[in-house]
Amino acid sequence: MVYTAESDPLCYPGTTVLRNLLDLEDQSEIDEYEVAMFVIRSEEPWPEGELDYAHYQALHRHLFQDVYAWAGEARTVRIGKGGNWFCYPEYINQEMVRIFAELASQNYLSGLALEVFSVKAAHVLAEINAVHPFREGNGRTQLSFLTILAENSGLPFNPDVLERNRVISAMIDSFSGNEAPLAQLIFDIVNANTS
Ligand SMILES: Nc1ncnc2c1ncn2[C@@H]1O[C@H](COP(=O)(O)OP(=O)(O)OP(=O)(O)O)[C@@H](O)[C@H]1O
Repeated sequence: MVYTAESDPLCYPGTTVLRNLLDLEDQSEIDEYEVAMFVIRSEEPWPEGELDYAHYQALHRHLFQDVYAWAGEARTVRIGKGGNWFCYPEYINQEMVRIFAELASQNYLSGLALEVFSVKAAHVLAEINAVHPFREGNGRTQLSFLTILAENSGLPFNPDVLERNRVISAMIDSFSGNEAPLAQLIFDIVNANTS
């Protein structure tokens, strides 16, 4: 997605195209390559981890290792989307450590009723989205991590529910403090009866 970034050293000069390992300077070419590699890496086994920030970074690194030299590393520039500005880079590490400590203190949301899991997982995703630790690839890492959380809790994951506009709209609502649509979305994903 195109970001409203202030002068960004990660882009080719005079463009909003992120520097990439193939040196593709055409946005549509890099988009195509990024999607293709994401699909391939998604289908491979993912890095093992402790469901902590290091694990989350390893997941991003795995998914985007072919595209960006900084895959898995937190961004150093301020970014936003649609007028919503995400966490200042200097606070990313402490915020992510805090979010994952909270997750650990809740036993990674395992053993909960579906409704409760959905509400709590929505809060985790909303917080991670508000931090937006990476320069690109946050949405896909969030949803990948949600599959890990669901699997860890022994819940099914129905990807057919992931309709793009619904996901974005729920994330935007969550940014403004309304996490109910995101909780409903997650409930529909993990509820095996949802077709
Ligand atoms: N205006 C907004 N305010 C808050 N969050 C937003 C806004 N617009 C989009 N988002 C969320 O930002 C995330 C996308 O971030 P990013 O572009 O870094 O990830 P991506 O994986 O490259 O893209 P995408 O998820 O769009 O495929 C998604 O979770 C999306 O719902």
